[in-house]
Amino acid sequence: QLSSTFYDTSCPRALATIKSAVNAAVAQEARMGASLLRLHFHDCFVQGCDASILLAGNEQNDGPNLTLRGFNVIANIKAQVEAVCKQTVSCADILAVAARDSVVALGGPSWTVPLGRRDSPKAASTTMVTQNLLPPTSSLTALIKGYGNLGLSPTDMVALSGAHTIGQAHCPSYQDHIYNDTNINKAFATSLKASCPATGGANVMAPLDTTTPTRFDNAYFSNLLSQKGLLHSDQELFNGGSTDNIVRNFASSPSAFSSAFATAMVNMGNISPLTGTQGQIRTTCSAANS
Ligand code: HEM
Ligand SMILES: [Ca+2]
Ligand SMILES: [Ca+2]
Repeated sequence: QLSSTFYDTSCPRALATIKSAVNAAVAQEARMGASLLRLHFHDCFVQGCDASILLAGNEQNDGPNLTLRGFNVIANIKAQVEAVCKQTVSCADILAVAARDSVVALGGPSWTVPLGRRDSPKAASTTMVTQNLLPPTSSLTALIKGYGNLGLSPTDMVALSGAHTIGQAHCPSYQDHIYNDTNINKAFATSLKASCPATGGANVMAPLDTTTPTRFDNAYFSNLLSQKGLLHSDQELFNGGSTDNIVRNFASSPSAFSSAFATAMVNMGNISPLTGTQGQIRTTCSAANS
């Protein structure tokens, strides 16, 4: 019911405006591409792709969302889009397009983004956030179930996890994995322990993809084959379970990963959108219209 031509007559400059702003932000800081991609994920998994994550306070203060960044970039894009078409393009659609443009800017695949999502006037509860955004300590079973609850297949789950080919994680997110798990490359664990202590380390960061942290490629999957996943939940995808063969396939075939990732991003972007007369088109992404 979403349509890739949704703004073709109502705001023909929308997509080009978003793309140039994303390109500028990523040129200034490559990691911003990762941060924008993660924003769309954290939006869609909680109450659907409705820009609920952008409402100031609310979901932003819940545990899994505390390290989100890029809100200022989205606000800037929205201001530019409002300047060309007043109250026409939703914040939820801006997130979906900015995620795609970020992946492309870092060398990843492109895809056509279905559009026409509208913005929620309300954020989700803390309970909803913690139920839908699983922690990095999650097991493969929990990951498959969590994605399945949102209509995403195990293949979608593994492909989407490939987003961890870019960006950074804080030490508390991978501490347990490097100190307590045994399914980790020993030299890799040792080198991470040099900066991430066994407790604390709140300000320490490491790249999710130790090989090419600012390149959207399939190196994440090759890393898993050599037990160099940074998060426990990453290494769960290749740990003798049902998704091992999907990881092997994505590690050996960049094109298999690219097409599965594009498909999975469209599937994720289709989670419970508001359409038609539901919701609203916010004028400012951080606040519901009064
Ligand atoms: C349920 C599976 C997932 C778990 C458990 C998970 C967990 C995490 C954690 C713990 C971090 C680091 C947070 C921090 O320490 O600051 C992170 C970062 C990131 N995640 Fe995920 N994630 C998952 C799925 C996804 C998906 C589906 C995407 C996108 C499609 C994604 C994209 C990212 C990106 C790009 C970053 C880096 C952000 C930055 O550098 O600003 N993740 N994830
Ligand atoms: Ca949402
Ligand atoms: Ca990479």
